[in-house]
Amino acid sequence: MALHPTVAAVTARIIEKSRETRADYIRRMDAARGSGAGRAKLSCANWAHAFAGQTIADKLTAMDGSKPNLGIVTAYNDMLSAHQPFERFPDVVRKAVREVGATAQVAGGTPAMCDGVTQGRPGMELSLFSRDLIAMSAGIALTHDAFDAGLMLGVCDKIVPGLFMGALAFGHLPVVFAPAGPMPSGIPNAEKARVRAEYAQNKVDRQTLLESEIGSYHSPGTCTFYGTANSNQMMMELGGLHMPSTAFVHPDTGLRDALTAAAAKRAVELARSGECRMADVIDEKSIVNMIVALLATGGSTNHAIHLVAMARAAGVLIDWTDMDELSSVTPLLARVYPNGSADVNAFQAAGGVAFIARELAMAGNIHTDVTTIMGQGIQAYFQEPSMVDGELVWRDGVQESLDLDILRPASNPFDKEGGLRLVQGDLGRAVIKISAVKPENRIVQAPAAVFETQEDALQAFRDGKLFRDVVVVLRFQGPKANGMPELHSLSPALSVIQDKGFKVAFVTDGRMSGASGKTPAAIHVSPEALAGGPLAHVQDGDIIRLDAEAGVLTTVGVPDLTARPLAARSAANAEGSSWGYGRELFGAFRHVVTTAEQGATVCFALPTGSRGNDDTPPNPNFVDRTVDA
Ligand SMILES: O=C(O)[C@H](O)[C@@H](O)[C@H](O)[C@H](O)COP(=O)(O)O
Ligand code: SF4
Repeated sequence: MALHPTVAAVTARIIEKSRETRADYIRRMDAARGSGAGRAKLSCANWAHAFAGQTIADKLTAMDGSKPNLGIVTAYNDMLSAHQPFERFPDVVRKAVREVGATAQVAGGTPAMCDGVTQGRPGMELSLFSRDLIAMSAGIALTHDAFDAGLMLGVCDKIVPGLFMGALAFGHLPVVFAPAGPMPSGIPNAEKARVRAEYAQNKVDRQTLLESEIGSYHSPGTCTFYGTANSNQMMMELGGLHMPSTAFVHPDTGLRDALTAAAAKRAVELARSGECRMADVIDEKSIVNMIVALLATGGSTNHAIHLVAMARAAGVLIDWTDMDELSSVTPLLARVYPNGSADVNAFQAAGGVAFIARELAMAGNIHTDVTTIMGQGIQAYFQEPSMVDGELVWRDGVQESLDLDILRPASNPFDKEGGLRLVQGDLGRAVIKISAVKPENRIVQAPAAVFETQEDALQAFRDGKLFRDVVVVLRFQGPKANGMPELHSLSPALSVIQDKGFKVAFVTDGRMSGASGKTPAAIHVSPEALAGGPLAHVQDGDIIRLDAEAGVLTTVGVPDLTARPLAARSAANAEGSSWGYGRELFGAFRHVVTTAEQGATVCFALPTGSRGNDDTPPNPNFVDRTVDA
């Protein structure tokens, strides 16, 4: 099937607007590769330090100088169920590469925040910034420059985007991503959400809620809803950085270990052959394929931010208009919670990644002429792994969905359009995920109830003040204000208001979780309120219209919104967002960070090569006490 003309046109536009930044990136990667293998540049002292901690056998292998050394960057910790399995991955990798005459070292570790642990807590204000810190940490690991390839161990929300960004700074190397896989299914996600909604109305006690939560999140592996973590997996697959269909294989299984070993050996093969670098795998076409994979599966809204920063790391410039136009022609092929009732285990059983890859390729929705770690073309990702007599074997994935309630062919999608939309108007530009919102709930026009904190909004809910048609506006939640936290703790309250039959929508310059769902939410509103964005002019009672079908986010009957004075953030909120829970460590991030639509990043906040004399005047409304302290 020929490539869809809109996919071709959007790709061409991205190539054109990225021409300078992409050429600059490739020039730098060519220079890095041209300067020779990292280890060849190490002095004897550097080299001795690099390998002093290795076994004698590995030291002897490494001394040969021609045998590849694999740098593992790991985001292991015990806080994320999804990352706990990584504790033992380095041993699996070392054993695998020794079998092919190579060596592997843990080049370094990165932070990893579990958004489920910090959801609704002050620590969530460090979550988005942790992505760039992870990128920097991956850079610190790989800058030891003793490696011929990279192997990145990460799964969750900001971690894969950060590892992706950090690895691209070493895009002259081959890089492979290796996931840990989802935990086995627990109680249905819809049951979890039901108990939460009942708890929000004081209908069940805390013990009941706790038992429900533990029934949902119960063992090592990624949470099984289709949130940001599992959206990451889908994108690493169709971005060509995974072994095919490795994303949703459970941890602690023979197949998982075999795939981890295969990923490590593939990285060594690529180091030996010079067949492709990460800079060759990640280009405009693969970024478009990642966007389409996200849209076709109802993936996380967080990637409307992360993908911009991830693409920028490869010199590729994208924005929400590109995503919106791709969404308008991307068929919705999967219904996985919060976009349906199934979880990722059921998704994979119904045909999973290989089915999605094949359907999108055959329908012309993705580029097939791409470079992946498996070679030229996307067809390798139509295959699935299995173990036969203890050996890893590959076979074609299913050609028909095994459950049409979960997975559909492109010829009969759940929706002719993808899950994400751009909405805009006099309130700015924002993103909304409609795949989890019933059509009858996608247009809301109602009076605004304006808040600065989740706590104030939840208190108004508990006081019964929101049981009416209402647009809940939560502002001063943008990246410069407080790090742009996820505000998913409001989801149960919003769903209760909707379930009572009221028209309800949520509008914020903050974020929601990839697991957020059924109430319409226009999020990431740019420019943010603290930067003087329109949300700072909104007053209680203003009529706001959110029309996800028409792509509209606007006030109604407010003659000149910006003529009003800018509402200032309360001193308590400003103070609270600057100190405590480590927030005082991130004042510079809040000061420099770009807008949500620019990827909310500090990594590319200044022009490449600038001398750091950022001449962008600080925001007149922005008073960060940590900077002055
Ligand atoms: O973007 C995401 O996917 C979320 O950040 C997710 O990683 C987070 O942990 C959710 O908050 C978990 O969902 P619950 O909070 O509903 O358990
Ligand atoms: S999916 Fe979210 S809650 Fe689950 S382990 Fe990852 S970050 Fe934590």
